[in-house]
Amino acid sequence: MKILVLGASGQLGQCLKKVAAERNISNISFPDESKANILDTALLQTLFTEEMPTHVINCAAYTAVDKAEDDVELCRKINKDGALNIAGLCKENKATLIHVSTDFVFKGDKPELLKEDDLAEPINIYGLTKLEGEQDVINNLKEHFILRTSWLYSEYANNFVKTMLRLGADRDVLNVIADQIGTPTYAIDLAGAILSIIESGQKDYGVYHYSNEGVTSWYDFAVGIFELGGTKIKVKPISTSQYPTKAIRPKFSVMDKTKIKSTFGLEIPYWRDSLQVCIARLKY
Ligand SMILES: NC(=O)C1=CN([C@@H]2O[C@H](COP(=O)(O)OP(=O)(O)OC[C@H]3O[C@@H](n4cnc5c(N)ncnc54)[C@H](OP(=O)(O)O)[C@@H]3O)[C@@H](O)[C@H]2O)C=CC1
Ligand SMILES: Cc1cn([C@H]2C[C@H](O)[C@@H](COP(=O)(O)OP(=O)(O)O[C@H]3O[C@@H](C)C(=O)[C@@H](O)[C@H]3O)O2)c(=O)[nH]c1=O
Repeated sequence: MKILVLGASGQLGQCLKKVAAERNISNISFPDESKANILDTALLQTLFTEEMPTHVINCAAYTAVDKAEDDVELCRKINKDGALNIAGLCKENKATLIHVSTDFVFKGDKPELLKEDDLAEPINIYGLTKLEGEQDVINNLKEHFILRTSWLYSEYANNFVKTMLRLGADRDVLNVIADQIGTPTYAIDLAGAILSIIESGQKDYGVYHYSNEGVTSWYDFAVGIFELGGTKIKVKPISTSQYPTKAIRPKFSVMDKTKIKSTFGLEIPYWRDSLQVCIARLKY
């Protein structure tokens, strides 16, 4: 087994590096973008020839949700064309692809748990291009695991937890949207699940949902961040209409994780327990 991680410098890439080291997994490589630009197929082919991966984890993506609305071409290149390039190379080189996607492929207009086969109807450019990338992977490579996740955070890169702690440090009051419901995911937990899926050797290819357990709003998530972080601040619950953004976001995007748990025997931590772990690591 040889694992190649693409998008290694991003949040999930860095979490994979940490978890792989903790588990003593050494047959894994983390090339930076200069050696692994997913838009450069010649460069990627050289990398595949050098590394001869049996498994490729694609963490590379365009993730700036609001910016994507004005930057459609680049966002689509990275999230769709990049995924297609990787799927093609995996096919040629007989590698299995673990491709990471998002709850934002869903419209999220119903308060119902989202299953893998539910209709995906994205309501923003980021979600649309991620769905296009999923479809290109499915149509071009049988040996794929597509893992949709939501609200990723960790001690690495930019994310909601770090933004809240930064803003909370010099404000008395913070307004946070309370009518968008979902589930946060500690990217360290997701990295562990990805490596467990690879190590399981299971070949039940397809789409899977993975987030932490439980349900919350961005408001309650923020309150939890400040409680666990020991920050004294007033968090005010506001509605989506009181916080205008370029991109529309789903109102309800809680995913059903029955399939991934039963297929791979995974135990998934509750979101607040994982948040506590992350905040403790951020402090020390
Ligand atoms: N963050 C979140 O809340 C969520 C993320 N996801 C998905 O999870 C995955 C991982 O996300 P996350 O780690 O948080 O995202 P990050 O934005 O932290 O990481 C993405 C990485 O991809 C890199 N990248 C961009 N373009 C290319 C390219 N052409 N070639 C190689 N690398 C490139 C970025 O580099 P640079 O920074 O230099 O542009 C960045 O390092 C993505 O597929 C994302 O869609 C799903 C749900 C929630
Ligand atoms: C900073 C801030 C955000 N918000 C709201 C805006 C938004 O609805 C929500 C989260 O904002 P962010 O911009 O941090 O997160 P956002 O970019 O919407 O997060 C999404 O990223 C992509 C990549 C995904 O795939 C999704 O699963 C999801 O994690 O919080 C507030 O209400 N108050 C604030 O002070």
